[in-house]
Amino acid sequence: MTKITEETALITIFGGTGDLANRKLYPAIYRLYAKGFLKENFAVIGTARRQLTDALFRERVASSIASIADKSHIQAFVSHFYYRSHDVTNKESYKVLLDLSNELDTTYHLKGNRVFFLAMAPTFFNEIAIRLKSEGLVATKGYQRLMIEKPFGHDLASAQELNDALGHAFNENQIYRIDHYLGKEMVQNVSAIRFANPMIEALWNNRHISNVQVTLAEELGVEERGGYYDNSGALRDMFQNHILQVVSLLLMDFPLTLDKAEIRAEKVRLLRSLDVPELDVVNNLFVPGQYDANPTDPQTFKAYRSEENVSPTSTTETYVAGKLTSHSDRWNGVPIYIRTGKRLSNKKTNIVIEFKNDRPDLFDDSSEKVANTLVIEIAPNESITLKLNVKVPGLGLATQPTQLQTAADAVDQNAPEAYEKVIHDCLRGDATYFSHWDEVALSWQLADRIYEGWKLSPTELPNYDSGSAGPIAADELLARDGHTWYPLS
Ligand SMILES: NC(=O)C1=CN([C@@H]2O[C@H](COP(=O)(O)OP(=O)(O)OC[C@H]3O[C@@H](n4cnc5c(N)ncnc54)[C@H](OP(=O)(O)O)[C@@H]3O)[C@@H](O)[C@H]2O)C=CC1
Ligand SMILES: O=C1O[C@H](COP(=O)(O)O)[C@@H](O)[C@H](O)[C@H]1O
Repeated sequence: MTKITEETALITIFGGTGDLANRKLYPAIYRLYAKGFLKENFAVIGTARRQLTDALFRERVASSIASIADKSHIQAFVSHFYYRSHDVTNKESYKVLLDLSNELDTTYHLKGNRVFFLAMAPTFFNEIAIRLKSEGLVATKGYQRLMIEKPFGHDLASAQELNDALGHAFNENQIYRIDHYLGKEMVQNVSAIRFANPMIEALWNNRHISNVQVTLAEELGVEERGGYYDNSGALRDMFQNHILQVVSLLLMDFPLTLDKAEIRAEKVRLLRSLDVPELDVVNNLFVPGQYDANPTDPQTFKAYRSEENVSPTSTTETYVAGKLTSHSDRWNGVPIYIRTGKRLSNKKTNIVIEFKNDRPDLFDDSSEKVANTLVIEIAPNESITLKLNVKVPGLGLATQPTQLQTAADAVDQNAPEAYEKVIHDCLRGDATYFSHWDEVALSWQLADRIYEGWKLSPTELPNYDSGSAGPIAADELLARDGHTWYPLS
């Protein structure tokens, strides 16, 4: 059980009228309030360009939490919310925010603790950070922390530029780069599965593991985000951040403690150990894909190039599969396969660890055997499965596969739990489950190299049908090593 400690802070949300704020942030703040992590000593300022009074803003917040809130708490909760119309590109309006922040600091006894949440398009991040400093919003006696959404840059150069701009106002310890995968229950469970189970940790190396697979498959297409996605693609949208974060947590060395500095150091060491491929082998190791219309239902499942706000000649990848390798002592020789894509046959987010079998087979010829496999399912269900072989009951010495599985709890895709966790962690100053700059930079270095390699010899797209398991080339990638993907369904 988490000990309930009351947090004291002013939370300023830039983009306070936007989709993220309404769907995720206000419900997450409400849950922290309902659980007692926020009580009297907190206030929230929402800010965006449109004109709203405090009263109207409070009504919007109340409606965003209506389905989860205890009705008798709503008015008391929303009374902590304030709104100021503010164009982030206008220097003058930061003065209005400064005055209100100082006033609320006194009214609610906030000790000068400030969290700034940038829930806006990334093009504004640099300017906001610079103005927060120049207009005095970060000059308080308490703590000042910045929560920032993805994408963190478009490539290494733009990420570096953004990081430098943020550095004008915040040091690395004050920047909380959100990767919502790190807030997922089963991703956080990876550390417990490994480090609380010596039996598993003893096998966690190239002597015993044959291959590792990380799958972030989506059934959905780009929905109404075609404009953003067509400038991004699967490598930037999912690989550079979520996949590499999961891989680094999964394969890092045993940390001295679970302290954020130790975990970060081990994650960075793991990312550094990943081989950055030579340009001429990128295409052998990383497969781009783009979905085409589903041949049996092309109206419902149209081609990516026919999606709204997507160029009809787009070469943006909606899928990527790849083989990562590490030159660390622990992982040298173990292929780490990753894949992510949109419009695949079904939603499946999992980690699969297949163990080696180099022992002679002592059992009857009629035996059926399965490779010992550990499957950590993150979505659509949360579960852990271990595949084993056991004796067929009765006479003879034949084996058959079986599995040990924890209860498979369905994940509520709309639950704001991940944001509740990340906001709570930020309020208590725990940056363990956020991305550190060194991790971001190393991840971009790898992603940039893959793009460069793809550009040199482009793959013909589209190359998989909407609703399928992805491009054939992704299956061939594993077949060359004598492996197969763990089934998506
Ligand atoms: N929505 C989601 O589920 C997720 C979003 N994200 C990220 O979160 C961020 C926000 O996304 P989302 O909420 O969907 O975006 P929206 O477009 O819904 O919201 C953008 C917000 O920014 C405000 N805004 C725009 N221009 C200005 C300006 N010049 N000055 C002040 N305010 C401005 C808008 O209000 P107004 O028009 O009134 O100014 C609005 O409140 C993005 O970085 C996105 O990538 C990440 C993961 C999930
Ligand atoms: O960050 C993103 O993640 C979602 C998938 O997240 P999940 O929690 O539903 O697995 C993806 O759809 C989106 O394109 C990407 O920006």
